[in-house]
Amino acid sequence: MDILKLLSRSTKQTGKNASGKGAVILPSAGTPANPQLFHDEVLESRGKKRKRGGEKVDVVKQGEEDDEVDFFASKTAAPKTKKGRRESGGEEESKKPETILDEPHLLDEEECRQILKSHRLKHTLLPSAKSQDKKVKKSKKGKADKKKSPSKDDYKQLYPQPLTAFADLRSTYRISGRLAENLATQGYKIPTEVQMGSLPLLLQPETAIKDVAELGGVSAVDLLAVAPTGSGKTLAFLIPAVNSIVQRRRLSEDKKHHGLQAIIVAPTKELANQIVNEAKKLSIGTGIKVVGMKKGMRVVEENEDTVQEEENSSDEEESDEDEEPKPSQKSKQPIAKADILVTTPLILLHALATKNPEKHAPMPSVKTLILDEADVLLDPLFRDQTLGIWNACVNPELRVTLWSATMGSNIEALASSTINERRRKLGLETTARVVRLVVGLKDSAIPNITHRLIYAATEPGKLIALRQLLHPTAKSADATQSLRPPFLVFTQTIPRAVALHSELLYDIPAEAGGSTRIAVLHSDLSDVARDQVMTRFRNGEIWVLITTDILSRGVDFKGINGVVNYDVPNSGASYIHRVGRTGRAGRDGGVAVTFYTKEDIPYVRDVANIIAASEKQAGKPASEASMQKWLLDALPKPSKEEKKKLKMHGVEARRSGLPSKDGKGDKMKISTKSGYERRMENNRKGAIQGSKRRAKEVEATAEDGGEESEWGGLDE
Ligand SMILES: Nc1ncnc2c1ncn2[C@@H]1O[C@H](COP(=O)(O)OP(=O)(O)OP(=O)(O)O)[C@@H](O)[C@H]1O
Repeated sequence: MDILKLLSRSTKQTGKNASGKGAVILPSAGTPANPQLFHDEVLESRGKKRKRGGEKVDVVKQGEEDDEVDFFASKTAAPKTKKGRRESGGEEESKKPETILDEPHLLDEEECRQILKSHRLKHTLLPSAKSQDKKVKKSKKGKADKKKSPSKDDYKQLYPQPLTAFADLRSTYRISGRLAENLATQGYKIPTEVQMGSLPLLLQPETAIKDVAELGGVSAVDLLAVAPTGSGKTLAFLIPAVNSIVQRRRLSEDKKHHGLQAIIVAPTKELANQIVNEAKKLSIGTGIKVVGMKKGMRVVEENEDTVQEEENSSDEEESDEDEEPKPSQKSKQPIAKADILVTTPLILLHALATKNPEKHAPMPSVKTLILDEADVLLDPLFRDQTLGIWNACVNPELRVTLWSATMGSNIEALASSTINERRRKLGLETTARVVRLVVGLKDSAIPNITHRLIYAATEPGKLIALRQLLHPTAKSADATQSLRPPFLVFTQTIPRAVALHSELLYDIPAEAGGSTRIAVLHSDLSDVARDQVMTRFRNGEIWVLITTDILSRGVDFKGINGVVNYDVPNSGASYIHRVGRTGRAGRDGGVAVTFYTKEDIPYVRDVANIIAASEKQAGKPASEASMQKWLLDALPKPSKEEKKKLKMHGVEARRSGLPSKDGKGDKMKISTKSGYERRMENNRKGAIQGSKRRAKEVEATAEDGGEESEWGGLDE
C-alpha cells in the first residue's frame, strides 16, 4: 500500500511549497541526487570556478530517481542465490587473477586545498605524545609556565588528498578488487564529505600526505572524525577496516582461519545490528566473517584468570536472556569465528572479565578499534566500559578511529590523551599521529532539513499539536506545516513513550491499518520485540514510531520524512542526533518539529541556537529564518549546572511521566481519554463512516459506475 497516496488523498496538498514555486521533495521520495551537503563555489588561483564535488563527480539526475516510492529500501544488494547466499560475483579475493589497475589519480596541493575548502573539510594534526611530555616537563621546571595543555601552535592544519570518486579507491588507494565491486554493486558513486576527507588518510596516509614530514615523519594515523548525521560515517570506517583485513588475509598462509582483527563499538543494539548488516554487504566474497556480539559468546582463550560468562547462545543464534543456562554448557562454546566483531560496550567487557575486576583479558590480535558515536561511548555513562575494551586491545599496531556528529572538547581531549598515554606505555610515540577531521560547522544540525520550534504551552497542548501534524486534513497552505508519515516521535522517558503510544493507538482509522501503524520502541522491550519493530518500521508497515533516545543515534532509516521532539531533548547534542534521523545522505525535505511548554522555557535556548546555526549554514537569509533574533535573545541562558542536570535527568517535571501523589505531576500526564474510550469512539466513527461510504458507493455506482471512496482523515 502506498501510504503517501492514502494519506494525501483527502488533503489539499498539491505537492507544491508555500510559494507554489516547486514541488516539495520528501526524503522518502526516491534516491537523493547527490549525497554531499557542502559544495561551495571556491575561486581557484587561476580565476576559474570549481564545479561541485570536483571534476569526477558522477551526478544522478533527478529524472533518474526511483519512480516507485520505497521508504526504507536498502541500496541494491547482490542478489541471493537459491541457497540463500549472496552472489559475490566470483571467487574469493585471494583466488582472483591480478587485474591491471588504472593510473593513480593525485591532485596538486592547490587543488587539494580548493576541494577541501569547498566541501568544508578541515584536517588538524593534534599534538603528539612527545610534545605534550615536553610541555609537562617545562612547566615543572619553570614555575612561571604553569600551562600543561597544548597551545594553538601545536595544532597544525593539513591538506591531504581528498577522495573525489569511489573509482579512485581502487586506482589510487589500491583497495581490494572485491571490496570495490561490492561498493559499486551497492550503487555508491559520489563520496560524501566525511568519506572524501577520511578514506585516503586511513587507507594510505603516505599517499594522502605526500610529505611525511607533515605528519611528523610517521606513516599512520588515528582519526577523530566529526561529521554531520547521515553523512556516511559507517562506510568511512568500514572500508579501511574491511580492506586491511583482506590485505592481511591475502598474505596469510591459512586463508580459512578467522581471528579477531577489528572491533566496532556502538552504544545500542539497534546500531550494532545495522553496522553488522552494512559490514556484511561490504565483505561479500572476501572471506571475511562479520559477527554481532551476543551474550555468552566467547572471544578470548580461557586461562586461569578469565571468568567466562555462562553460555546460552551461539554466535549464529538469537540469545534468549530469560533462559537459564545449563551447567554443562559452561565454557563449552568454541571461540567465535570472527574477523570483525560489532558490539555494545558492556556485553564485550563481560566476555573479557577476569578474576581481577580491574583487569580484562587482552585481545592481542585486534589491530583496528572503531568507536561509533564516540562522544557517548566516552561519556561518563559508558566511559569505563569503553576504556576497558580499549585497554584490552594490546597490539602495538592498533589503529583507533572515533566517529560522531558531535564531539565536545572534553571528549576530544580524553580520546587524544588515551591514545597518547597508551603509546607512551608501549613506547610507540613515533608510529602514528592523531588527526582530527571536522566536516562543516562542528556540533551542528544538518542544513538540509526544516526546523520548527513550536510553543505548545502545556502537555495537552502538545497532544493537540501532534494530532494536528498527524491529521492529514490539516488546512495548511504550506506542505511543510504538516508532517507526512513515516516519522519518529521522541519522548523523554520510557513511561511517557508508552503513555503516548496508548494515547495515539486508535488515531489511525482501521481502513488505513489502524493501531498496527503506530508502535513504540524502548529498552524495556525484549530484544526480539525490538528487532520486530525495527523490521516493521524499515518495511514501511509502521508509520509513526514513538521512542526514547535509544533510537536517537546512528540508526539509519532512509525514508523518514520527519522527526517530532514531543519532549525537548536533554542537550544540544541530543537534538542534533534526534533530528538527524531525517535528511540522511543529503536528502531534502525532512522536517524536525520540537514542542516546548512553559516548563521547558529555561532549557530551550540550546535547541534554538542550534536551529539558528543550521539555518545560517544552509544559507537562509535572516528574513526567512524560523529562529528570529528576538526569540533567541528572549530565551533564558541555562547555567552549566542546569545543563548538566538536564543532560542527566531531563526536565524534572516530567521525569516519571506518571501521576504523582501530590497531584502536581498530573499536569505532565499524556492523556486526554482512556484507550478504551478512544477505541469505542473510533469504532463508532468507523461504523458511521462505513455506512456513509456504503451509501455513497451505492449512489456513485448508480450514477457513473462508481469511484473509490476516500479516507476523510482524523476527526478531532
Ligand atoms: N557515498 C554515498 N552515496 C550515497 N549514499 C551514501 C553514501 N555514503 C553513505 N550513504 C548512505 O547514507 C546513509 C547514512 O549513512 P550512515 O548511517 O553511515 O550515516 P552516519 O554519518 O553514520 O550518520 P549518524 O551520525 O546518524 O550515525 C546510509 O543510508 C548510507 O547508505
